[in-house]
Amino acid sequence: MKREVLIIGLGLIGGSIALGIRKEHDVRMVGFDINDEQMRMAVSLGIVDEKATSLREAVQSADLIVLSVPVAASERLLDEMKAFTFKPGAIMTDVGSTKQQICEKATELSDKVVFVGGHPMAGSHKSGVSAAKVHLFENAFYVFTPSSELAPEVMSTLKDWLKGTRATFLEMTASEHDEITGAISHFPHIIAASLVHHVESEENRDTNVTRLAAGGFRDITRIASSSPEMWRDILLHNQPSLLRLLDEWDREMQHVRTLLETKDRDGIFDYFQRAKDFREKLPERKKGAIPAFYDLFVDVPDHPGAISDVTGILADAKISLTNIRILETREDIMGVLRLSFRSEEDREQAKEQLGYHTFESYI
Ligand SMILES: NC(=O)c1ccc[n+]([C@@H]2O[C@H](COP(=O)([O-])OP(=O)(O)OC[C@H]3O[C@@H](n4cnc5c(N)ncnc54)[C@H](O)[C@@H]3O)[C@@H](O)[C@H]2O)c1
Ligand SMILES: O=C(O)C(=O)C[C@]1(C(=O)O)C=C[C@@H](O)C=C1
Repeated sequence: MKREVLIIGLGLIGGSIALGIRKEHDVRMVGFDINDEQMRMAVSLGIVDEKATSLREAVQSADLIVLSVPVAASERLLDEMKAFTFKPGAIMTDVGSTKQQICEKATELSDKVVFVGGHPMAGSHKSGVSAAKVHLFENAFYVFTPSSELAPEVMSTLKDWLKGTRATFLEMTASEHDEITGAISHFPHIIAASLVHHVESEENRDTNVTRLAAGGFRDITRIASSSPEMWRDILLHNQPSLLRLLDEWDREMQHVRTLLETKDRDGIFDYFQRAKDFREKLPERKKGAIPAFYDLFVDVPDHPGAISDVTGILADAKISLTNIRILETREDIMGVLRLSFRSEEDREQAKEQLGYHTFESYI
C-alpha cells in the first residue's frame, strides 16, 4: 500500500511542497482546504490525488502531515487536532513563516504525533495553488526548528520526504529563526507596505505620483502585493522582535535626518557606500533574500514585431518561458519586457542568446 501524505492548506506553499514530495515519492497525496475553489484546482492540476472528506479521518491515516496555512490558522488547527487520533509513527511539520508560537502549541500534541517546525525560505507575493511550482524552493534555505528531544531518525525521515524540493536544509532554534526572519523578511515587509502608503498619500497632492512610480519603487515594494492575511498573522506572531526592530529603525531614520539637516556630504556618501558594500556581499542567486522567480528584463525598441523577435529567439534556442510581461515604465513608448524562467540556467541561456541578437537585458 502506498504511503499517505496529507497537505492541509493547498495554496502557493502547500501546493509547491506537494509537488516536491511527488517528485521523489510515489504516494497517495491527500489535500484539505477550507476554500473549495483551491481544493478543486489542486485536484484538477494533479497536485493532490484527492480531497479529504473529513480532516479527522485524513489525519488518522497519514504518514506525513504538512500544515501549510497562515500561521494563526496553524495554531487553531493544532488545537483542534488535540482531539484527533494519529497514525503510529506519523510525522507532522508546518511551513509557517514564524516558528516559536507554532512549535510551542505543537508540544501540546507531543503524546500523539512527532512535530518538527519547518520554514521553506522562498516564496512569492502570489497566493493560491495555481502559483505553486515544483522549483519554488530549489537552492533556497529550508529551516527546521526541531525540539532538543527530537530523535535524529525523525529529522532524517523528514528530510528524505522533502528532498524533492532541492532546498538546502538548515536547523536552528525557533527563537533564533524568529529573530532572523524578523530582520530579513518580516520587518522589510512592513517597510515595503509603508512606502506604498507613503506614495498613496503623496498622490493626494499630485496625481502624477503614481503614474511616475516605476523602476526602483516597484522593485522595493513588490512584496507589498502579498497576502494581507498571511502577513497580519506573521506580524502578530513575531511581535517582540518587530517592536525591537521598529525602535532601531526610528534611530536609523533619525541618523539619516541628522545627516541631511547638517548637509553632511561625506556622511551621506558613506551611508550609501556601506549599504552598497554589504548588499553586494549577500550570497548571489541563493533564494530567500533574493527573488524567487528567475526574471530577466529586456529593453525592447519601439518597432512592430520586437516582442515576437524576442520570443522567437528563445523558441529557437528551446528555452521555455513561464511568464512574459510588458512593463510600461516609459510614457508612450514600449519600455521593458519582463521574462520569467523556470531556472537560473534558462535565464542565463536566454540572456546569452538575446545578447547575440543585440537585445540588451539585465537581471
Ligand atoms: N508566500 C510565501 O512567500 C511563503 C513562503 C514561505 C512560507 N510561507 C508560509 O506558508 C503558509 C501558507 O502560505 P501561502 O503563501 O501558501 O498562502 P496561500 O494563501 O497561497 O495558501 C494558504 C491556504 O490555506 C488555506 N487555509 C486557510 N485556513 C485554513 C484552515 N483552517 N484549514 C484548511 N485550509 C486553510 C487557504 O484557503 C489557502 O488555500 C503561511 O503560514 C506562510 O507564512 C509563505
Ligand atoms: O519573495 C517574496 O515575495 C517573499 O516575500 C518571500 C519570503 C521572504 O520574505 O523572503 C516571504 C515570506 C516567507 O516566509 C519566506 C519568503
